[in-house]
Amino acid sequence: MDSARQRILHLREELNRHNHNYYVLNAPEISDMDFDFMMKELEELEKEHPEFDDPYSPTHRVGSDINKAFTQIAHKRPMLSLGNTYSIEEVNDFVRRAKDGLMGEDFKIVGEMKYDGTSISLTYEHGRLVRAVTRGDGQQGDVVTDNVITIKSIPLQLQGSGWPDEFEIRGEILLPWKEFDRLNAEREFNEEPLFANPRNAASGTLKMQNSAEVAKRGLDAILYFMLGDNLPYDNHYDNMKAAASWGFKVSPEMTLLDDMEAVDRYIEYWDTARKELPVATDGLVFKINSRRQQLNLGFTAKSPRWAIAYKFKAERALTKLRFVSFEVGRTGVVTPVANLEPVLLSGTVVKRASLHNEDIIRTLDIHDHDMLYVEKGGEIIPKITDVDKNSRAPGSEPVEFVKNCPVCGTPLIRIEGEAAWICPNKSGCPPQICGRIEHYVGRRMMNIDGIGEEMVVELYNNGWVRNPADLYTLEVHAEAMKMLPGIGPRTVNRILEGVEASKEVPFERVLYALSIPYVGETGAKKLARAMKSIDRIMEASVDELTAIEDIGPRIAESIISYFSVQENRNIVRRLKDAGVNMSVPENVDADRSDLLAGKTIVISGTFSKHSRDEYKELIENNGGKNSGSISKKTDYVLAGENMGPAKLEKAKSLGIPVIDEDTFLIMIEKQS
Ligand SMILES: NC(=O)c1ccc[n+]([C@@H]2O[C@H](COP(=O)([O-])OP(=O)(O)OC[C@H]3O[C@@H](n4cnc5c(N)ncnc54)[C@H](O)[C@@H]3O)[C@@H](O)[C@H]2O)c1
Ligand SMILES: [Zn+2]
Repeated sequence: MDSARQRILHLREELNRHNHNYYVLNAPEISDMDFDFMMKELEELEKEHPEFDDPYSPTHRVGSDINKAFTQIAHKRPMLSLGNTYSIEEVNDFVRRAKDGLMGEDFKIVGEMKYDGTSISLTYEHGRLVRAVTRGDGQQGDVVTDNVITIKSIPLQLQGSGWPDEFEIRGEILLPWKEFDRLNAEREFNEEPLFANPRNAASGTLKMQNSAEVAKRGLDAILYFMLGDNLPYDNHYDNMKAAASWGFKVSPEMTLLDDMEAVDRYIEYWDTARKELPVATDGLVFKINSRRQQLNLGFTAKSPRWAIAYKFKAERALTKLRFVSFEVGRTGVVTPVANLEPVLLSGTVVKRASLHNEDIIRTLDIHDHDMLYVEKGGEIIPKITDVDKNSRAPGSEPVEFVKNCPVCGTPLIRIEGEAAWICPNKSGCPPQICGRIEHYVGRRMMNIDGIGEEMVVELYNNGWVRNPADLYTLEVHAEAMKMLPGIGPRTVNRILEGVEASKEVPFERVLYALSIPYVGETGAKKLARAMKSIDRIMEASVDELTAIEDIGPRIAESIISYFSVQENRNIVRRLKDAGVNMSVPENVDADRSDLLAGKTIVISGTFSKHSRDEYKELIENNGGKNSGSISKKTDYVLAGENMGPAKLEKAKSLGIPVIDEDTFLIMIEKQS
């Protein structure tokens, strides 16, 4: 009994975390199918144990994408999710249930694509777009009108005739494959993290603060549902056709289906045909056509009873394992990677797939040269899911995990309770050293431009940089660096300038940049704010460290063990001598004020004195509120260069003062 409760609590916690990763961070960790199966398990458990039910359970709520940087507005009618299934049999059950629910009345079903983007609600008044709102938590969403206006396929003014004076139309904002590939190629070049799939890219883009940037991304929109009191027709299909005649893009694959057989044929056809579509789809949606019948069937807390999504299973391919390579990361963890005979999967050639750790090799029971199943769901990262044991060569040996570091030869160790094997040679193992330098210079850490993976190896091989502190004496090698093939004086100057500028990076990011095992971005922030300086952290005891929010014994011990190494203490001392921030400025609390209390400020454009994130922090530290879009509630627009003309126009029309960064900085200056 108790274990059921524990399982329920565990599933809720996990599902909430994955919802946040998916909707807010746009960076899912698990496949949609794994997520959906966890959700199903929770639903079943809650059904079996009604005593543990909770209205806040993720089974009763739509995953929320609300972002505090935007203004929220309540939906006139809630925006729900769709019930989903991976089985044709369950789609047939849905048809049967609808028949029962409608007391045997005749009905038609509309089949359409389930586009894999992010949902949007558009409100039109007198033929003009007045508002675009995301699904949010289903009850209220983020107002993203300024960004949506940049999407060319969304009509700002309707054509034709017959539109109601006021109505809402809902649809999916998408990033077509072509634009997605272009965007990711660009991000790869800039060493920015890649988007996992077009859905994450589309929702990330829709939530950007700069509409001019949004305009460049090439978003598209396909509309799939109309709501309002005076719609032209009493059925969904004809309403969508009418919407098309007013200038909306509606699903060209939308089809009226008469019976279960027609539904099955539709599924069978689109299961393969969808791969030719220019946009990502993750399934099909079936809706009861008549609006009156839709009303009769009604809703659950989370989804309509008159519609169902049939989701496609991840694509799978069978290919031969050539060999397993072992790669050493920054923290010394050795990751096995399956090197495969190239195979085509969801439009890309797959040659490698991570096997993550030894346990996975054991569980799947992979032998040398086995035939492996590779899968790609909504993610671009391929995954090995199974072995075809029938085609295994007789006498083939199980894949052996290496015993020694494949690079430096040190015997590997396995930390108790963890799946990973680690090379303990922290200070002498080249990929670990290079990995730490790469991490140190990264965008979210010290943000030193011009040093990518290859440059780090170059600097290491030449003996110029062996740890982060060496970066601050790189100047003496400037002339030699300029002689390196393919590196010009401009790159060298850019690197040196980046190193200099990194001395301004706040302490919490420096702490994260040091690569202390288990100290991530958030941990570093909490540590920095609580302890204020590296000196205090270096001398702190386990008790002092674990007293800090979010710092558990594992992190605390890792910190202590890191600073027990003399070499690490030396690096810290040299960084400090070079002028890198090793403490929080004394006056940090003095930076807080109520000067902007009650004020809502919209930031737009690019700035020269601080980054956008810093301005956001300044606003919050002074008691103000950030918002993403301009409305009557906005008090000021903090405008940098390249502010979008649409925003400027809007601010003017509402009479909201537009201030530049100098004025803003004066506003938050304290009278002494
Ligand atoms: N991998 C993860 O970590 C993770 C986390 C959270 C959610 N998810 C995935 O997201 C799903 C839940 O997301 P959801 O609530 O948006 O549900 P959903 O994506 O399964 O279905 C509802 C959505 O489908 C979209 N849609 C596309 N075409 C449509 C059409 N023709 N008609 C109607 N709607 C259409 C709409 O945006 C609607 O909001 C889960 O089932 C899961 O697969 C994954
Ligand atoms: Zn090693």
